[in-house]
Amino acid sequence: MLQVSTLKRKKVSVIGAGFTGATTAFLLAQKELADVVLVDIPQMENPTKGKALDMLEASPVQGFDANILGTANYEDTKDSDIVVVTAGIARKPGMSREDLVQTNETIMKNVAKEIAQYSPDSLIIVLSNPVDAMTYTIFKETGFPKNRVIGQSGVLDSARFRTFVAQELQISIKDITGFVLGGHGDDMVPLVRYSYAGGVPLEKLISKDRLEQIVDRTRKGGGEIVSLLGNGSAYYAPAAALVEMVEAMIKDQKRILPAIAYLEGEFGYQGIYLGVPTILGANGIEKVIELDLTKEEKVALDQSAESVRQVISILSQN
Ligand SMILES: NC(=O)C1=CN([C@@H]2O[C@H](COP(=O)(O)OP(=O)(O)OC[C@H]3O[C@@H](n4cnc5c(N)ncnc54)[C@H](O)[C@@H]3O)[C@@H](O)[C@H]2O)C=CC1
Ligand SMILES: O=C([O-])CC(=O)C(=O)O
Repeated sequence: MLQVSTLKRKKVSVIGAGFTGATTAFLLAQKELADVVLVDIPQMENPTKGKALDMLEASPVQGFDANILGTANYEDTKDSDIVVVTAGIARKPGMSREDLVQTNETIMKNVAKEIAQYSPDSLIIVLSNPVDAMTYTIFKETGFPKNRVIGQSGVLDSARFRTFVAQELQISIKDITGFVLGGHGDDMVPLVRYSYAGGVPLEKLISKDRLEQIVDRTRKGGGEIVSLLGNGSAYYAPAAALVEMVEAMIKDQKRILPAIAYLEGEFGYQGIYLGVPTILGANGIEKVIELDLTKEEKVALDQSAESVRQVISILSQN
């Protein structure tokens, strides 16, 4: 008889099997980070099963060992190690992320209930927009500790910034680091002073004017893709960002990555979720790293925090 190891693989559930959710599921499986459960609403059960099966049928060709299950039944998510929330509507040209708040808040409440019931010990990463406020909703509705409820914005926003810098300098993306703080809106704060190419501060390599243009393009990066796609928003880079965060937690890498964290005094903010530098490991957000900011940077971060606070203030639970 064949002896099979009883060592269990990690389990990641991805809620929402649309563009971002399906792409995330496929990347997670390809990287063999976990078995993946892809969940959508009952009306989408068959397409969700179809997507999962289609991905699984790529595994012999690509040589990855990971199961991918499509379902509309939250019981299948039971005891997930990590739950990634991508459920909800996405914006179309002419809309802001805030236009999604009412619909997605209702969806978040349902999703939170299911996560709390079936995976009470899980780490949660929220993508659904407006993401700072939706992360807050999931935090309040699950009652999970703050280190276990995390939002994704900064990895994506920094990736956009780094892409534009690499294009500008015509050098490898691998040597460029960048940090974007604040809310995931057009007033986010790309921290040029903390961004480098091969260890050299960007300010020494790119003119002030060009850097300002890159910062502006980064702030509007989501909208640029929305205008080009015409019928939805970005999903390849957002999925890649989610997978980097999941990997940091599953492998307990203690990565320093920007994430949306619940702040209780850090950076001078109280009781809001905001994008800040964090250490991500097996316990989720293990630390918020406070940086020294110039007066100008702090004013910009204050403005971004105020925008997030305004969205949070219109949530039904306030
Ligand atoms: N934070 C970020 O950086 C980013 C956030 N987003 C946001 O992510 C969300 C998803 O975007 P896409 O995947 O492109 O949208 P999509 O429309 O392709 O997929 C969303 C899926 O969620 C499903 N859904 C709705 N209610 C559900 C529920 N209660 N349970 C399970 N599934 C449910 C829908 O049926 C749909 O299949 C949007 O709110 C979008 O704005 C997208 C990109 C980046
Ligand atoms: O722009 C959107 O609506 C989706 C998103 O958050 C992004 O791509 O940054």
